Amino acid sequence: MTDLSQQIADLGASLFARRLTHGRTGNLSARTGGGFLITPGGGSLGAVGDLSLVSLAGEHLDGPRPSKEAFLHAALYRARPDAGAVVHLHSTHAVAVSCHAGLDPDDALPPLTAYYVMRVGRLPLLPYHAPGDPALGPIAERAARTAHALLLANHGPIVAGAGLAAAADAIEELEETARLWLLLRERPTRPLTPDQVRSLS
Ligand SMILES: O=C(O)[C@@H](O)C(=O)COP(=O)(O)O
Ligand SMILES: [Zn+2]
Repeated sequence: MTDLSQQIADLGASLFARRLTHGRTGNLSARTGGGFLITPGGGSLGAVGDLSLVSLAGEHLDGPRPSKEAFLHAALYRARPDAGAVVHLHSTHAVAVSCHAGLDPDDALPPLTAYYVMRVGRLPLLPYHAPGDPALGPIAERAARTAHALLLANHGPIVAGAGLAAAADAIEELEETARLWLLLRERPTRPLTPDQVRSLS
C-alpha cells in the first residue's frame, strides 16, 4: 500500500470505529496527479483495501470498481483546485438534519459556534437525488465553487478539504453541530451574529 492509500484506509477505520458512518456507507478520496484515489463501491470504510483511480473527468482509470459517488468527488475537485481530499459519510445527526423540512437551501445550519464557522462555514443543501445519480454532479460542482461542505438532502454530508485530515476535521465538526442543532431545536437559541461570523474569516 502507498502512503496515501494507507492514510485513506486508516481514516476509514477511524471514522467507522467511531460510528461516523456505518455498514457499507460513505466514501473517501484523495487527489493524486491528474485524478484521485477513491474507496471502491460497496465496501465498508472499516476495512478499506485496494483503491480505485479515477480521473477529474470521472473516468475509472485503474483498480476495483469505484464508489458510485466518484462523479461527485470529481465535481468537488474540479470546483475546488485547492482540495486535496473529499469525505462523504452517513453520520447520523447530519443525515437527520438533511431530512428536516424547512431548511434554508443556501445555508442549512446556523452559525452556532466559532469552531463551526471556522471549520465548515456555509452549508448549501442540495436537492434529493438517488445515490449515484449523475444529475447531481453539475449541481454539486456549482455549489462547491463557493462552499467546501455540502449537505445532500435525505442522504448526508460531503466535504472537501486541503487534505484528508482537514476534510475529516470539517465533517466531524459538521456532525457535532448537527447534533447540537437538534438538541437545541425546542429551545430559544442565540447563534453568532453576522458581525461575529465576519470577524472569524
Ligand atoms: O448512499 C450511498 O449509497 C452512497 O452514497 C454511499 O454512501 C456508499 O456507496 P459506495 O461508495 O458506492 O459504496
Ligand atoms: Zn451515501
